[in-house]
Amino acid sequence: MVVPSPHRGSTCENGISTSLSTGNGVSERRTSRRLQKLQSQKAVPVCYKEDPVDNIEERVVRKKAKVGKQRNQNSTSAVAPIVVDNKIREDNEAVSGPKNDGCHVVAMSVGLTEVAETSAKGEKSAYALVTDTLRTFNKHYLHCVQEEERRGQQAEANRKTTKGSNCEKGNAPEKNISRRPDLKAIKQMRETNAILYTKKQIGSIPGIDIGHQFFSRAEMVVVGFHSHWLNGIDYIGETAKKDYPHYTLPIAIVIVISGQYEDDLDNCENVVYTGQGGNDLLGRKHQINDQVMRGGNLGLKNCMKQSVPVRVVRGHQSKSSYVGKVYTYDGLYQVVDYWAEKGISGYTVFKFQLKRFKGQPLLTTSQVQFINGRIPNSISEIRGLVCKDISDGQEDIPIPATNLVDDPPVAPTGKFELFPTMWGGKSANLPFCYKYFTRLHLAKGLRLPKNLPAPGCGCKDGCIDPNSCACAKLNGSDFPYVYMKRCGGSLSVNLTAARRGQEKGQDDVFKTPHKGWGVRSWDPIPSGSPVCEYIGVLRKTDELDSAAENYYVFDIDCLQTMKGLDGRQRRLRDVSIPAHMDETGDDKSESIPEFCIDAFSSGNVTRYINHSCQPNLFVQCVLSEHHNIKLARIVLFAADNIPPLQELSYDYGYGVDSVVGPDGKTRQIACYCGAPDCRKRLL
Ligand SMILES: C[S@@+](CC[C@H](N)C(=O)[O-])C[C@H]1O[C@@H](n2cnc3c(N)ncnc32)[C@H](O)[C@@H]1O
Repeated sequence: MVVPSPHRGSTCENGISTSLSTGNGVSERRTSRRLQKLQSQKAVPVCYKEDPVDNIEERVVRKKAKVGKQRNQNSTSAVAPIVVDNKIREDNEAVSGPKNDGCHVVAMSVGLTEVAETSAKGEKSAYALVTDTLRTFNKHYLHCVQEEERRGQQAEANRKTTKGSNCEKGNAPEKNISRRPDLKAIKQMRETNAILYTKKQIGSIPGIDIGHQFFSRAEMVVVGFHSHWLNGIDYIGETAKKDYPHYTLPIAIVIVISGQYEDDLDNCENVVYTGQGGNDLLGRKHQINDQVMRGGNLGLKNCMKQSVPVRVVRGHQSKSSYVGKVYTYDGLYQVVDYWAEKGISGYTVFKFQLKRFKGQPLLTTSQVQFINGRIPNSISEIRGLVCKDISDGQEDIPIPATNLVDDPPVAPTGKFELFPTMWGGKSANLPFCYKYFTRLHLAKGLRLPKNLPAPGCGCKDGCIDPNSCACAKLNGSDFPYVYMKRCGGSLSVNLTAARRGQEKGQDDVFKTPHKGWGVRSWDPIPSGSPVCEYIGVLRKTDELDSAAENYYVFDIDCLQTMKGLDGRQRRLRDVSIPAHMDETGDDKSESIPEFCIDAFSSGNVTRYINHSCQPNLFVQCVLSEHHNIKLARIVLFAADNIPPLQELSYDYGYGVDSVVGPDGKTRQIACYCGAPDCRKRLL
């Protein structure tokens, strides 16, 4: 079983080891610890024997461009409790199914770090604040879920021991196990003053656009969008008169339409909403009492009288039962009428007719209609299909490619189609052979250091207790992202299983207007799920092709990312990196990534994932079977609950003007991520 878990770490500056101050208060992003080191060591004879450039500084600069990094520095590079089958293949070796040597996970400490999406002025946008809040909530939620799991196990153990014996008073098995970790998490958010908007707001809420999807009622509560986890109507009560002197209170501010009332009628733009109260609340949707004109009902009536807009949220069952109900904000409505009538069950109910205000973005709620388009039922139904499966049968679930941008539409070739200039204008003539790999391959001739085997954990019946699980202990006695039935098995298998649960998962690669190809999922992805591993050819970073500009290289740089996070630094004081994880004995703060994963000419779907300044994925290094952090694997995890068809993205973490091409010129690429806090430049 896998539990959706919180985003721990942050994106952006948080994950970069250091932010260089530009002197104007704006922190500058780094390209890489390694490059920084190279720059600061101009006198050091870095060995580029085959490089005709004499000047070491120029070499360094050129090298920067050669290694167009997709740094993992801005990510939460925790080593998550996931098992890696690390049988890395020789380049071109036939790809075979995953192997499991039965080794276990090594998890390494990470801290809990909040998100830090900052605008150029250093202020967080409302969107980033919402994201922060939801990630913090999910962090609490995960811990509460884990606590419940443990309590459940304990209760089960108690039940077994007391079975058959006289159940004396005081020895009775634990009853009333709470199944509401969400409510516990809300409580913790309240106790830590982490609720975003504590004052109830009339009308729209900053950072929540129409179409925003909440993945639970609790998420709405912690943002301050709807302050009650159960009631349909949230209203400002009479006690708040001081804060709302111009209104007759109560006034309703938001309603949730979730099909809980048998009398509701929902025609999307026009809604007949049944007032609150008198419902049996047991999910049978029956009225068992008369409703009374007070509280939320009176609030809606007062909205009508005072023309106060009401936010409307619709709850609908997600296509994925793994995610459950999803709540979509559908915009502002006005209450245009109300009346009392005898409902279907014979009790008095109040009816409120609401009409959607004109001029708002189109409604997005429907069982199959989502923000960015319609989810197809099958591959053959996809609009703009240009390739049925870019993996050519290698992935269990085909990955189609769609192109609604080009005319005529073309399929992805794997060739870098976006920037012919980087090939001196010769991109069209380049012979290109892109191979889809599902597993890491070794570059030809690459000698790997001898890896020490990882003992793994000895948990039986699942890794439940982070205080006893050896993997969790290495992670600061915490399961950072997902709970696995057991920290064993193959990484690739587990990633798929973890993400997709019982569901059939589906991704596609799609052509974007300005970023080349991108990736999205047709299924909702719960926060904290592993999404995909960065696959390509494992190389030595200093053996990358110096003539090519390669934007598909990922440095394996666990330490850098770990060091860069506040929370992680905090945590590292408690849980230092075990000495056996790095047999080099290097000073870790100064160590530079020795290996990288190059997905330029071969890789999996992850190579198509674009950058965003406000991403929904983050990067973690994962260790398994061995404890050598230089050879950790790179896995992208969901930072948020990701709705279907939302483009997947992570923060590449390039510093502006940090990449120089082989021609010595600074590379500039505008960022088209579209995030409210976009930094405008990818490079
Ligand atoms: C690893 S590739 C990502 C896949 C790429 N879109 C493709 O079609 O192969 C990285 C390159 O994609 C483009 N890209 C990624 N994110 C972008 C963004 N937010 N804005 C503009 N270009 C982006 C840049 O050219 C970048 O160098």
